[in-house]
Order: sequence, then C-alpha cells, then structure tokens
Amino acid sequence: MTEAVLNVSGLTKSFQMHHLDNTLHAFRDVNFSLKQGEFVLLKGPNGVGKSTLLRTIYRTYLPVDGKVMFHSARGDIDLANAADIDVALLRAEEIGFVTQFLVARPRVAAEDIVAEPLRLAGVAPEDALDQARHWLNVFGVKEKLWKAYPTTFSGGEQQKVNLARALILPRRLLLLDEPTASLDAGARAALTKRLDELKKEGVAMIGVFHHPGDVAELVDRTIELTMVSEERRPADVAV
Ligand SMILES: Nc1ncnc2c1ncn2[C@@H]1O[C@H](COP(=O)(O)OP(=O)(O)OP(=O)(O)O)[C@@H](O)[C@H]1O
Repeated sequence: MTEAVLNVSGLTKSFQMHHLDNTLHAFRDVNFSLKQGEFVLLKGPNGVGKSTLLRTIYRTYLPVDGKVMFHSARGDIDLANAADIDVALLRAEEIGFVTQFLVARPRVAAEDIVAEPLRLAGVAPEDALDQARHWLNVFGVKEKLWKAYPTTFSGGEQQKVNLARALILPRRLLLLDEPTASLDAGARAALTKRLDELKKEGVAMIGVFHHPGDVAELVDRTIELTMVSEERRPADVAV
C-alpha cells in the first residue's frame, strides 16, 4: 500500500494588515492529502494564495487554523504546531522547497552550495562535490561557473544552481513554487526528467508551475484554489 505523506485539513491563512487595520484572507479551509510518489499541480489566478499555501505547509508562515499532518519517517507531526527545532530538522532531512529565488551566500562557490545537502547527510566531501558537478552540468550551468559565487550569476543561472541543490537529494516531500520561471528550454526539460525520477523514487510533490505543460505527464491530481470572498464560505478549494 502506498504510504500517506501529507494530510492538510481545514487549513486557513490570513494576513493582519496592521497599517490598514484590516485582514487579508489568503485561503480558507483547504483540504487535501498526498501519498508517496504523488504529484499534485496547484492552480488558480494571481493572488489566490498558491505561494502562501506552499509557504504555510513549509511553515514559513503559521496558519490561523487547520492542520498540516506530515507523516515523517520519524513519526507523525503537525507542522502547523511543531516546534521550530523540529521544523528545522525536517527541512534538513525530509522536506524540500524549490522557489524561483536562490538564497545565494556571499563567497560560497556554486558547487559548494549544491553539495551542501549531501555533506549534511553524511556523504564524503569529494563524493558530494562530484555529484554536485554532475547536477550543475545536467541543469546546464557552464563548468567555468562551478567555482564562482552565484551572487553574480544571471537569474536563470542562479535558478539552475537552486534546482541542482534542491533536487540533489530525494526528499519525502517536495514543494515547488514556480521552479521554471526563468529557465531556458534545456533546463526545463532536465527539471521534468529529474522530477519524474524523484516521483518514481516515491517523493510526494505539490507545486505551482509557470509552464504546467512541462509536467503534464507527471500530474496525478490538480487542486484549484479559488478567491476567498470577504463573507465566510465553508470551502474554497475544488479538488
Ligand atoms: N507576507 C504577506 N503579508 C501580507 N499579505 C501577503 C503576504 N504574502 C502574501 N500576501 C497576500 O496574499 C495573497 C496571496 O498571495 P500569493 O503570493 O500566495 O498568491 P499566488 O496565488 O501565489 O499569486 P501569483 O500567481 O501571482 O504568484 C495576495 O493578495 C498577497 O498580497
């Protein structure tokens, strides 16, 4: 039987706009589940709350209501209520998040940024570097840039480093927020291929895609978020 990875129930997020003295409702009463190897496409118009939903699952944001039950290899944990230290551990080991923005650090070479998740997982430094170079190559980062600092890279080059780092290690759950936004066709094809491999290895994925056609073959289900009206409605998600 395929194992459940994530159960999201009654998840609701709003932002308190103190300077305007009002509340902005991002999404309300979102319910869905994800199993191992499942790929869910998140859709909806601009501003409907797609990125906010992914960030709430990742616990960048705290929800105002609901549960984000993550079935970790170490046991079940509600990310909506978990201690920061447990969230940090899960991010290091089991939950990946690919955004369109690289968090580049000053004076850290591209290959070291990519190799870091492997090193932290206990892979020997030279093996980790070899694998990092392999993935930089797969995503189309030119060899002469491997030892350079990505703070100076173009948007697309930074995004390729970002992908190589985020996808180097299979995670139990992978959140993808427009990972193709600034990529050329070659890198988009490499990304689709890597996501297909990860899916086959059992990684559960939910993501928003700029070019949903790229992942059409991988999608098992689509979740469409709809705008929250200011009056209360029981549910705002169609599955
Ligand atoms: N930190 C924040 N503080 C206040 N409001 C926020 C914050 N983050 C997001 N919002 C608001 O929440 C709503 C949902 O934003 P979000 O970025 O999740 O939408 P989206 O569906 O991902 O949009 P797009 O398709 O344009 O990327 C927007 O109205 C946005 O202004």
